[in-house]
Order: sequence, then C-alpha cells, then structure tokens
Amino acid sequence: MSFDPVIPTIDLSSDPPEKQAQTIKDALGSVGFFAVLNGGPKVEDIDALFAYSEDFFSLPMEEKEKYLAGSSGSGYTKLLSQALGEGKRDHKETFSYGKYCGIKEQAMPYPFSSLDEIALQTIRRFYKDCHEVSEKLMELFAQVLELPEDHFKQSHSFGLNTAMSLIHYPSLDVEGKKQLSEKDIRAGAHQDWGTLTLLFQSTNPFLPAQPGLEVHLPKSAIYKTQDFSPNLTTQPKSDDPNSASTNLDYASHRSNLNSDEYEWYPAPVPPRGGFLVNVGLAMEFWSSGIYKATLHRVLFPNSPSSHSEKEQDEEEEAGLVDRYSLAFFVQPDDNVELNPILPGGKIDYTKKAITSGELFNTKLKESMDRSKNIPIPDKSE
Ligand SMILES: O=C(O)CCC(=O)C(=O)O
Ligand SMILES: [Fe+2]
Repeated sequence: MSFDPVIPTIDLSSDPPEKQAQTIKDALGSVGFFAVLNGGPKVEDIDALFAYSEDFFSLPMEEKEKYLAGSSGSGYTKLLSQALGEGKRDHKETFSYGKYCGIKEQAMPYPFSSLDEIALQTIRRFYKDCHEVSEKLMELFAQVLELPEDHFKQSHSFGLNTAMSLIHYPSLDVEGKKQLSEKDIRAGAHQDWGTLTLLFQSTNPFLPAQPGLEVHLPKSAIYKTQDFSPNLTTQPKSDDPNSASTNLDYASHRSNLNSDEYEWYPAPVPPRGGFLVNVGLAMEFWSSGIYKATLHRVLFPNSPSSHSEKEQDEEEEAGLVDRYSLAFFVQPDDNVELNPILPGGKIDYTKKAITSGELFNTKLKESMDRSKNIPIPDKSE
C-alpha cells in the first residue's frame, strides 16, 4: 500500500517480485520517484548518520573549511556556493563522502576519520546497506527493460564514485526569515546526475524530518488522467547515425519548467526507516528516456507555494527550522558508456555515447559556474 496517492511505494520485504517490478515500471515511467520500505539501512543507523551530520555542521566555520571540496565535488561545500537550478544560489551546506575522501593526504572530519570504532562501523554498515539495496533496485530496473539482471549493476563498483552526501539547510533567524524573497531557495530545481539516488530524511524524533522537497510532475500524473505505461517499444529520438547520443536528447524535463501541463508536487516524507528513490540523468540516457530523471527542488517552508495555510501558521509559530537530509548518489564508473537501450532488451552501440564521467563532470562544473554568476542575495535591497 502506498502512503502517498502519487508517489508509489515498494515494500522490499513483503511485495512479491512481480509487484516490485510493476511498481518500478509505473513509477519510473511517470513520476520518476518512489518510496522504499523495509529494505536498506537499519533505522538506528539512519538515526546515527543524522546525529553525525548535526555534529559536523555545528562545528565552527574555520573547522569545516579544513575539509573544503575540490574539483571532484566531494568534501565540504559552503552555504550559497552551489546553484543546482537557474538564477538562485542554494541555501545549503553539504559534506559529501566520495572521491575526495580517497585522497590519503586529505583531512577528514569526525566521524569519517574517527578512531571511534563504533562510529566507523556504523558508517560502513550504512554505506554497505545502501550499496546492497541499490544493486537490488538496479536488478529490478534491468528486469523491467527486459535486460539481463546485471546490465546496470555491473557498471558500478561502488568505489569512491558513489557519493554519500550529508545535507544541511540552516534555519534563519527572525530577521533572515523576514527578508526571505523570491530569490531564496534551499535547493534550486534540478535533475540528479547519476543512476539513482536514495534520499533519506531524519527519522529521529529529536531532529524531525522537515517538508520542503517538491517534484515537478505532469498534471496528468498527479490527477491520474492518463495511463502511464512506459512504452518499451520506444525508439531513441535521434535517428541520425552521425549524431552522438551526447546531445541530451532525453533530458527533456527542464524544458517543461514553464509548462502549464506541469505542477510542483510536495514529496511525502516516508515512514520511519523508509526512503525515497529517484533516477538521475545517467539512467535517463541509458534507458532511452523510458525512466525519467524528474526535476525537483527544496523550498523554504514558508515560500509562497503549494503549502496550506495551516502548515504555514504552524511554521510561523515554530520559527524556520533547520532541515537535514542525506543523499546516497549512485554513479556508474567513470568510463562507462551510457549506450541507450533499444526495444526488446537490445543495446544501441551505433553512436558515440557520453560516458558517465563526462556527464558528471559537465553537470558539476555547470552547477559551480552557475553559482559564480549569481550575485549573493543582498538583503539590504
Ligand atoms: O534535501 C532533499 O530533500 C533533496 C536534495 C537533493 O535533491 C539533492 O541534493 O540532489
Ligand atoms: Fe536532487
């Protein structure tokens, strides 16, 4: 049973395999997001990771700056230094455990560097459980497309390419809150870049999950006015044999940003222990656009948007609180060519396909450059 009318749910322990595959097919062909229950990391480990995250972001800035992210994007990224969407810098800071963290000389914050065996074991177990559930999901992704079970899985060595990202959207003081404007956003509208993302919210009652994540959906998917069965006989759009499939043919969603046919839909917070899954651009290319890398964003709770008046009143009373999330970004190995699939479980090797590493580096550079070109919001205006 789904706990949300629009975002489907898979129960990995009780749904029969055919039902899991059917849910994947329905979800990824339409809304691009689904929730997972009863699979993946243990609830206690999720809680522990959020506690580590809170500890890290509470450190003084001089300390956090010691772990600044380099060109790989892993490490500490400061508030307002990235812009996932157009025109607005993101009011978030992140610590991303990925490539950078493999550099031996690079300093690592507690608890990643820790001599505290329990903390290290918890992180390793969390990472391993995320890895295993991601492999299980990739098997289902392949099965739905009539491909061998290991088609996607075999291109992921789950080394440092996979980024586990602790994300903190700080609260604002009363003054800051009054000054919130249209220019402010917690995370701008974007598609993820990789294969799939596991998205956790805090399940610890002392650090309650916060709303704010919205997904950009066709109205027909929200109001169920259309049957979404992904067309497995779809041909890739470009039939010019000379054109590389690097031309973002399938990344059509951004162009729907101003469409009347689309609407922002508030993503549900899954029950304790559950998490959301969405696919990124690499998977959209790979699946010839059958699996959608849906645009999503994170708003300040009191932004003028789809929130009800009651919710807004409650937020006014409570003040604008911090929001923490944790994303496990699954990324294919850098040299993997994202050769798109053809009907009947075949693969199109006829055109030069973009590699996973090229796609990742392009998107990372874009988001950093975009932020450099956006002035830091001037609150005195
Ligand atoms: O914090 C969230 O809920 C979403 C974060 C996200 O979409 C991202 O970092 O790519
Ligand atoms: Fe995202």
